[in-house]
Amino acid sequence: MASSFPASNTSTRSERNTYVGKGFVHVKNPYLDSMDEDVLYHLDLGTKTHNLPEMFGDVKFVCVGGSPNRMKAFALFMHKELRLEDSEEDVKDICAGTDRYCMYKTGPVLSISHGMGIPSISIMLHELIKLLYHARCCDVTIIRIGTSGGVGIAPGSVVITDRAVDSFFKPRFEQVILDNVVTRSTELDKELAEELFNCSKEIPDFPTLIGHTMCTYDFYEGQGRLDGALCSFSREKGLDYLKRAYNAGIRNIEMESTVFAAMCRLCGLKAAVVCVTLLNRLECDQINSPHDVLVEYQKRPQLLISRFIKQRLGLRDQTS
Ligand SMILES: O=P(O)(O)O[C@H]1O[C@H](CO)[C@@H](O)[C@H]1O
Ligand SMILES: O=c1cc[nH]c(=O)[nH]1
Repeated sequence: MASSFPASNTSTRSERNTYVGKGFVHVKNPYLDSMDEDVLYHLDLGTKTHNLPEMFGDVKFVCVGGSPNRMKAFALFMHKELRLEDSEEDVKDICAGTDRYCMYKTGPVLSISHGMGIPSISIMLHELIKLLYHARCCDVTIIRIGTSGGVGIAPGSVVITDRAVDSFFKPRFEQVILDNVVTRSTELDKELAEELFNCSKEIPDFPTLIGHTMCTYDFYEGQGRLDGALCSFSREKGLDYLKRAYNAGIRNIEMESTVFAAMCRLCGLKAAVVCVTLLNRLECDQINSPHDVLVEYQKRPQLLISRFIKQRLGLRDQTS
């Protein structure tokens, strides 16, 4: 870890409790306040080694996505869009000491990668939420900008999730804790989803819709694909499942939204999920569009979120 700070940024129990319920990010762990030091191991940050309030106290928007390159590209894009005074070279990976995740800060915007799947994003979110808590951040909006498989919609469409559902089409996240299964709500912020949708209408030729997002534990069999190393069902069964998903209001499939929604909700973060679709799963399983097409698709959620952030910050748009 980097240089050492005195323990002055370790706030007292009573101080911390005043944050709850006032737009401050909160944690739900009675043990955390009694810890002398909190090492955010996978982020290579900690309460004794870093002055978290100074480094992150002004964060208002957190954007997360699976790929480190995408999240770096988003940070550089935001740097340009926010017309920040420091140079592009100053946009450095704050988590460079670990290769688990990457993190960039541009003004009030934090951009972080989370890898693929529920376990990976869950570890990142535990440490990110504690970071925001230790940094005494308030009124933070968090958005996952990802890719997904579309269900019955044209590739390249952007889906704003109104409800994150599991493989049984239920709006729940089942967390195994010790040897119990604890079911958590996956409700997302409705007003935020509407605000994002309204924002999308201002971007020309920008196909966007609000719909349910199914979150699975696997990319292949778990998403009804016939092209994995294993496939234990017929083409008809797979297609029937995807059609039933469509009829249940599901418009895209990805691998993190349920735990993302559940954890953010419990910790007082207003959260949204915005994913572009790379293919229509009612038509195919393989992602075989040309590279440049896929790169352009991946930029769509970034464009929408940059618009949204600038609108929230009262900045005029420069991109169209
Ligand atoms: O593009 P990202 O954000 O990684 O999201 C989607 O892409 C990955 C699978 O290719 C899964 O993580 C899925 O959720
Ligand atoms: O089909 C897809 C595409 C991207 N991500 C997924 O999880 N599924």
